[in-house]
Amino acid sequence: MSCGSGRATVTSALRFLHVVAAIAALSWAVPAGATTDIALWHAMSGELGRQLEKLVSDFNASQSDYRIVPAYKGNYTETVTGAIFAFRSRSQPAIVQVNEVATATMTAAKGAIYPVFSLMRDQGEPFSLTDYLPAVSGYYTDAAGNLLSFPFNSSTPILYYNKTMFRDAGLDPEMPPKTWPALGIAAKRLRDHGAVCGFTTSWPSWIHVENFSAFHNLPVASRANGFAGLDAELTINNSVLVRHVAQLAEWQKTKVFDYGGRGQAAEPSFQNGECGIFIGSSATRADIRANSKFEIGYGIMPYWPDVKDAPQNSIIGGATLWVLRDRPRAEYKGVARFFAYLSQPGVQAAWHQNTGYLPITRAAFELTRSQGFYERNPGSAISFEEITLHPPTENSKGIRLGSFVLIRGAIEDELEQAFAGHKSAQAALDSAVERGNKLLRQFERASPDR
Ligand SMILES: O=P(O)(O)OC[C@H](O)CO
Repeated sequence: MSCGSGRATVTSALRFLHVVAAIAALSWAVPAGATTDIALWHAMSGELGRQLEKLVSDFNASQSDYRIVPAYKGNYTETVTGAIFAFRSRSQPAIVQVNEVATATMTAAKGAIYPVFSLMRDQGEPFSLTDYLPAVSGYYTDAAGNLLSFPFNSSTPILYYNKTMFRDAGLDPEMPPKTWPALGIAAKRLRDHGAVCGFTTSWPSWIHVENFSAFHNLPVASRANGFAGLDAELTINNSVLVRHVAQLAEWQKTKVFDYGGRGQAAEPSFQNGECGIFIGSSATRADIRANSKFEIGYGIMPYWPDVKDAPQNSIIGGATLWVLRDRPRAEYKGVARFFAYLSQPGVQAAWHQNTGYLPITRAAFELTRSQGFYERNPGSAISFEEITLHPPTENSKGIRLGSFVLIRGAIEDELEQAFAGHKSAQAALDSAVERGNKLLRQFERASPDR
């Protein structure tokens, strides 16, 4: 699945939020004893979609006042774009799942969003931000430390490998490559033994630029990756990243690395045994386990060992649940109840275990450990270990850049130019910086808070 389509519409569509949200909220009357339906628009397909349906149906069965009605609306970009345009016809859902990359843009749409900290307070539902892992909650709080969206599904990239292909190529199936040089050697060996490709990855910018930078303690942008101000500028044309992209482009020539497209498009080539190594979201675990017919190995994201501070810590991805305004008042109580339900350690732990998304509360991690899940499922704690590897620095806390959906698109355009051999890595990243900075300045000029 590619997140390319609809990207260009996100920013213009968000302008409608400011306008439409100014219209006063309606408060439809709900007959006593009736069940209130609450729409949840999401982007979870495949095994993740099935797990989400189960979670929702468990909540619906746990009480009779509210019924969450999930609807799959396409990939992340299509889902948020659809919700924004639904404002035009006043048919927006109460809850929409938005991936991490659109956080700054959603945050800027102030009148259209109902911040989670206000919702939980207004509705009198229990909620404690300190229960959540700082690496998760820190990504979604405002400058005052208030939580804006509910951190439903947080992931981080990990390495997967095909133990059967490793054995066949004479590689140790219990030794995942830990560094980029080691991964290059293993992937070449796989190719020499007949693999269609050595390794591939999903989410090109998230993995090779955003997480790569955090893991090497390098900034993606000035101003603390954008957290400290809207005047941030991209810094991704540094020598470490240029060398990395140049190496990927070199490996691409012999399919030691094989570029597999944007979003999750590359996943099938690992699941069907074409590529022996895959770097992708920890939440790909559910689909890989469901669809692969080989023994799966897991490892941490590779790093360049000559870079000081590497490995630092990875950053989260995935998505959060945003609450949209102008729905009937009765729905918001149900949304708050649903979020309180999702925060329960048992519910959190089951979601983490069934999907590969991170245990977003300390209690869910401890419960999962005490249940022996990590011992029974080797590799399942890697995502947690990566994001907590070291205390986050300014470079590894996360990214808060306006129009980042579009910026990520520009970065991926340029990576594709480099992988196709049309541009040098330096020229591609210089161009990504130039294009990204233009988008940042446009966002800064359009922001009411600047
Ligand atoms: O596939 P997910 O849900 O882990 O998301 C990965 C990226 O963070 C999306 O921006």
